[in-house]
Amino acid sequence: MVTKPHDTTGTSGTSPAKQQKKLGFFALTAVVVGSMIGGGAFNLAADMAVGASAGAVLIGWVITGIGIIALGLSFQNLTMRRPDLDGGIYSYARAGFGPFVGFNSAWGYWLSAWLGNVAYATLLFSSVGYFFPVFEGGQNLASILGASVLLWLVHALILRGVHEASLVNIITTIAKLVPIFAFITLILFAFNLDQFTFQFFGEGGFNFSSVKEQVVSTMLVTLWVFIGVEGAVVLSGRANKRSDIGKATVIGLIGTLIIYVLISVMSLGVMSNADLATIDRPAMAYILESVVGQWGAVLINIGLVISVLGAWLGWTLLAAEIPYIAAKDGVFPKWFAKENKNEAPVNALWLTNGLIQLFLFTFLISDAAYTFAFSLASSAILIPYAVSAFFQVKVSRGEIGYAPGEKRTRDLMLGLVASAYGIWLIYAAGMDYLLLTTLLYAPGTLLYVKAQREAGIKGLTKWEWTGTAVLTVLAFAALIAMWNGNLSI
Ligand SMILES: NC(=[NH2+])NCCC[C@H](N)C(=O)O
Repeated sequence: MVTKPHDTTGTSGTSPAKQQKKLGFFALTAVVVGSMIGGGAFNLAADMAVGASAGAVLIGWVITGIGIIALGLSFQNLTMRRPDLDGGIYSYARAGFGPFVGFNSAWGYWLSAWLGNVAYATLLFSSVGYFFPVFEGGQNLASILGASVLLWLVHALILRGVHEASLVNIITTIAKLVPIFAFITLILFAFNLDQFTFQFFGEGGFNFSSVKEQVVSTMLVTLWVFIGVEGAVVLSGRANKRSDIGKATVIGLIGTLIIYVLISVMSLGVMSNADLATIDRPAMAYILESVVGQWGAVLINIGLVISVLGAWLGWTLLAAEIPYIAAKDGVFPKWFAKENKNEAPVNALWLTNGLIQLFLFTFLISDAAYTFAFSLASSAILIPYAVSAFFQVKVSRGEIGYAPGEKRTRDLMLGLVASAYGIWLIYAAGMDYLLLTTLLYAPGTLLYVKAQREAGIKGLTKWEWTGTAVLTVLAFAALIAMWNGNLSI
């Protein structure tokens, strides 16, 4: 995960001294891959096996592959066609669909960023628990304490002005890729085709509705491991040759996809679906341990710890950055734009980390804290992703960014495929997670009203009222469902 240092002028990286080092093709591809792989890869095999057989896992990857590549290329196209919109993902939403959608896009992206760190916390401590058994499982009281200490350490670091993670990024990219490649290579030798094809479409053989359900169950998982794709694309702008930008993005995306497919598919060739679904976390460590012995688990767990620490720092920087930049743009209330003397976005950071702290306590009441937190992070990002895809469609049909007569078919297709993927994901996320996320989206509207007031705009438009009303009703429905025990975490 890599972030660009925030800049107080609101324009991005203008002075040459501030410009980051230009990268060659290989380094660029590594950066693209590295910014998507964080922690999800390490438990991917188990998370997919919980609800899906080998055949469904493969179908899930085909859908995800097509969707994510279309989305990634859409982001890339938008960066190139609309360099004027440099506030990141929410500025697309705002330019395309107005301030309310823009606000919710920023809000959802921010929600996802910090919810993802809640997932990281439990994943991290399940690995630490391999070495120090007090943390075993990663979601007991000791893990909450450990994660809290880490949380506020990172907080202090950022308040003191740490905002560049480039050295950290190089170290963590190596630390995560080495064990992952080792894993893939080593289990290749243990791969058993009969094991893999056994009950390929589940117990009852092929049955459309069961396979569809299985595929649906993998969608929040495969989305989770690809979160970061928007940042990866931005980074490919650091290419020293222009022609490398597109190439590195495509190769980076396909490379990441192949890595993920191999992790999940190969695992199903060394262990039964049922065993994988119930294996301890992080699955990759225990799968490798079953193949090569204890050192396998040691290697993977060390890799995970380094990788997740780096990703945690990167995503904390980003999570605080989003409301900060949005506030500078007048989309969030001004409160979020406050900086301390080290130019750290102090208010945004306190709120973000405060919420993470609060959510760490869900470890105690949820029996699948990791699944819960990453599914919520995936659901929360659906709005910003889907809206960006819609914007790609809009841009490819509009005036700005294209020379007269320039062909747009490719861009339009990308936008349509990415939009279809976005809509499919909203369906696949399922009612439970969508209701839970409205619970988090609804309070945001109060901040929207405040930001509008500060900008001198009183009252909401008809559409804004409708949006607010829908969110509020759904949030209440979620509360009632929780109260009745129909919705649990
Ligand atoms: N803290 C976050 N919001 N992380 C989101 C990124 C998840 C990343 N794709 C991973 O697999 O780990």
